[in-house]
Amino acid sequence: MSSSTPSPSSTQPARILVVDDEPDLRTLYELTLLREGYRVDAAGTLAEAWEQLEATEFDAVITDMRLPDGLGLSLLQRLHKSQRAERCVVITAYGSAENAVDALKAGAFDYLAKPVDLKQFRAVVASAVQLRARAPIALPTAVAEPRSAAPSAAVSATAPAAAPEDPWPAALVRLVGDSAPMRQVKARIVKVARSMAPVLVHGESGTGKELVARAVHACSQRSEGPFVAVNCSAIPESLLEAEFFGALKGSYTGSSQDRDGYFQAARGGTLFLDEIGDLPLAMQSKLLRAIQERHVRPIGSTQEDAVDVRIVSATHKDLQAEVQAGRFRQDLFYRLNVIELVLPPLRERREDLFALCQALLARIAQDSGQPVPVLSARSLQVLASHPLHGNVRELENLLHRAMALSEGDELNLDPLDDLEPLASEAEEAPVPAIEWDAATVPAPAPAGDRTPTEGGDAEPAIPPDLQHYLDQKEREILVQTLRATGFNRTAAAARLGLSLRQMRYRIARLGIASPNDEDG
Ligand SMILES: Nc1ncnc2c1ncn2[C@@H]1O[C@H](COP(=O)(O)OP(=O)(O)OP(=O)(O)O)[C@@H](O)[C@H]1O
Repeated sequence: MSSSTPSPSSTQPARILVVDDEPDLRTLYELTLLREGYRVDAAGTLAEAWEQLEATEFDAVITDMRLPDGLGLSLLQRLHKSQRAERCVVITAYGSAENAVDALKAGAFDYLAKPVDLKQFRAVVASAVQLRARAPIALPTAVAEPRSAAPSAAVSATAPAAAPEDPWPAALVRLVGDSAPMRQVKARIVKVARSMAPVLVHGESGTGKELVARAVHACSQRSEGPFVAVNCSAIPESLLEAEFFGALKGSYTGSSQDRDGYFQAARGGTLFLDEIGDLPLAMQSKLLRAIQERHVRPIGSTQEDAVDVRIVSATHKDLQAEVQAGRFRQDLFYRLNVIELVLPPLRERREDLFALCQALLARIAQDSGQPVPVLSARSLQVLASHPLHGNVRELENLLHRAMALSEGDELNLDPLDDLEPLASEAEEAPVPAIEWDAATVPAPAPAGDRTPTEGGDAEPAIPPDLQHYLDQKEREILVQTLRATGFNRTAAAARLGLSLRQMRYRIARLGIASPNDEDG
């Protein structure tokens, strides 16, 4: 496969520099690559390697970590500093997690642990070279990732409308939002998509973590491979191993045929592990082993399958605190969190609200075959002053329901029925007012128009709108149960005879946000 991979600069085969001080290993790598049809050069020290790099542009550099005159890492740093385009693969000592993670953090495309599996070696080199051969995704010049992590000044809601042509690569267009925090997120996605380093997406529920993971995949050279999304919290513990690693026929009760696991299904692509913080400890150890050894063994099999996946995981939990509390393995956290991508809650990027409403309404209208409604200025103001603890998902649910209930072309959100936040939440998280362009959005309804929903009138014997009435009732019961269980969704689901998945679905559908958002 790689023999036909041309160098980016010519139609000749790709050119690779191998750096290793052990002559036997160097020869083994050289022969393996020559057999694949690459042009290969070799060096035994950092100094020799640099001399060759100064004279020639390579497609990839494969370097041992320990060299007589320094660490492979310093070669990587030097390449990076000189803005060289070579992809670098680092070979680390057996079991040296620190080296592997350090190399990925320093910008290595990938790493290989000793003893090097030649099949894996060929696959990693092929993908480094392929990536080099593809035109890199360019960032719009105005949105290069800032160097410091300091929060940028908020963009006013009255800022000029987005440019007519979307400056972002197509893979990022679905991620709506042009606020400063979202631009940083997008720039980071483009950057991290270039390597194989594991990414951990952190953000509150409903902020769009899965969309971000999909964008990382779509911007990467694995975009033509599968994207396999797994919700770790939705799989019963007894099935986790079979689901992740596969199982042979008859290896457990009810397994009537061989089946692939997620790792096999995601081969050549990206494995997205959502709610990684909910993975039980026993499974965390097995996942760590799979990542470290890059092999998985299906249940009932004596053979191991090579793992060729990029792992992107996501959590709304503070995994560092989970580690401290002994609920998450430190070593797994270290492995998954090589690159962290933080997705800010919607309340920190309220200037995206209007664009989000437009995109979500267009999507809902398309799905339901309805014309796209116009969101009234008052409704927008109502949304802007709502906490939206459930983030974009809550916004989506609110718009969904408003569309189902609305008549005519204009969509009106009623602050009393649709948007009254839970009293406790409102107290805990007062919402800063957002400044909307007075020309676009009229003033909100006077406060006197609002009346509390609680302690109110007797319910009508026959509700005028059954769905609305049932939603309200369901919401009340869920909130009551959640409060009774300290907002522990697992316990609340059990009290109501629901699975955790059903509970999550209902919470999301009804836009209920909990103050601590923990599963206990
Ligand atoms: N920036 C965005 N642009 C457009 N749609 C978005 C955006 N962010 C989120 N959404 C939409 O909001 C919904 C929730 O997003 P997603 O499932 O990615 O969130 P999440 O953070 O993974 O949630 P959870 O933590 O509950 O798994 C989806 O329908 C998604 O398409």
